[in-house]
Formats: sequence, C-alpha cells, structure tokens
Amino acid sequence: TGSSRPQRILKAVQKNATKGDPQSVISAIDYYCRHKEWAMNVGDDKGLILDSVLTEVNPSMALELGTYCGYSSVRIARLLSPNSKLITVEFNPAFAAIARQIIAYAGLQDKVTIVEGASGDLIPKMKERFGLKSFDFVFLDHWKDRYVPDTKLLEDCGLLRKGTVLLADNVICPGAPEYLKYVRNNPRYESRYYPSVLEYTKAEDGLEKSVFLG
Ligand SMILES: O=C(NCCNC(=O)c1cc(-c2ccc(F)cc2)cc(O)c1O)c1cc(O)ncn1
Ligand SMILES: [Mg+2]
Repeated sequence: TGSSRPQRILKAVQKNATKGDPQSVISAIDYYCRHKEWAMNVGDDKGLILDSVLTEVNPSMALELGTYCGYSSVRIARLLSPNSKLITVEFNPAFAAIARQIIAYAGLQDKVTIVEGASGDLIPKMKERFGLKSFDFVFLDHWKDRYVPDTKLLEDCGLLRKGTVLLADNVICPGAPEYLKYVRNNPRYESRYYPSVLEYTKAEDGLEKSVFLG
C-alpha cells in the first residue's frame, strides 16, 4: 500500500524545511500543497488573516479544533508568547501522528499539546485535564457540522470568558451556514467576516471572527 497525503506532506517538510524553523515548515507545506497536491490546510492566504488576529489577541491559552497535519498548529504556536500554550484536538489518529512529527520538526513541541479524540468528548474534560480556567482564543477547523455544538459546549463548560476570540475556517467553503447564523444572530457574540479564498485555489472562502461578550 502506498503513502497517505499527510505522509507525503511530512516528507516534503523533512526534505525542504529547516529543523527548528517554523516559517520554513509553513512555506514547505504551502509550496507542496499549491504545486504538487492540494490539502485542507488553512493555507497562506487565510493564514495571513489568522496571523493578524493572533497577533492582536496574543493568547496565553489557545485551542484548535481540527489539527490535520499541524499546519495551523505551527502557524499559531510560532506566534505565541513564552509560557503560552496551544491545545489542538484531532479525531483521526493517523492525522495526529503526522501532526506530532511536523510540530516537532518546527521545534514547537513544548508549546503544543495534541489531544486525540472527538471534540465533543474532550471539551468537557479540559478544565480538569489541563487545569485551565478558560481559553483566550479558539480556532475552529474541524468537521463543519461540529462548529455549533462545540461552541455551545465551550460556553456551557465555562471555557469562554468575556473577550475570548473564536476564529472559524471554511465558513463559505465547504461552508458552516448554521454556525454563521448562530454567531451572527446571537447577542453574546460580536462577529466579523474576513473574506479570502479556499486554500491554494481561487474559490471564495473566508474566516469568521466572533468575540464572546460573556
Ligand atoms: O476534522 C476532520 N476533517 C477535517 C475537517 N476539515 C475539513 O473538512 C475541511 C475541508 C475542506 C475542503 C474544501 C473544499 C473541498 F472540495 C474539500 C474539502 C477545506 C478545509 O479547510 C477544511 O478544514 C476529521 C476527519 C476525520 O476523518 N474524522 C474526524 N474529523
Ligand atoms: Mg479548514
């Protein structure tokens, strides 16, 4: 049996990036996925918006739902201040295994904790498991029909605080229409849409930034 797409992405990182250099890991993945084979990383266009929101929020505790190969984990962790942490949740063990290696190649393993399992099962256990009060930043990039139930779960588990920033990928493509309805019609959120393109394509996509108002 042949290699998987995530395995080929890891190979491209090991071949073309410099160990311990997160930017070179990001560039190697973007080059491979733009010129060799498409993959569902947030990518370089939407990645610049992610970078700017992250720099503005400067989170101490960040959560990512949907790790895949760890591309956005590297984008997020490279911008975190010392002692700040990223917890990233991945359902698919094969994805998690590759992501662990890509995050380590970037030298960011001390800032990132990968948790394997279903977000709906893991979110209620986060406070006790990680001794955290709440998240300052959440990046939603997993199954699009989990965005609403997991956002409600984060609220109900007291994992959001006044000012927590949620940033959701793919709200246009593949689309998260229920999520847009939920955050845009909800007095507890202040939302803004950042138009962009689907990673490595010219198709329309974008990020929705929603501030939890408590
Ligand atoms: O989280 C899991 N998959 C990735 C979710 N992310 C996406 O589905 C996703 C899809 C696309 C996309 C866009 C256009 C197109 F034509 C095909 C795919 C883009 C993106 O940027 C994504 O983020 C997952 C997997 C699994 O096997 N088990 C549990 N969870
Ligand atoms: Mg995505």
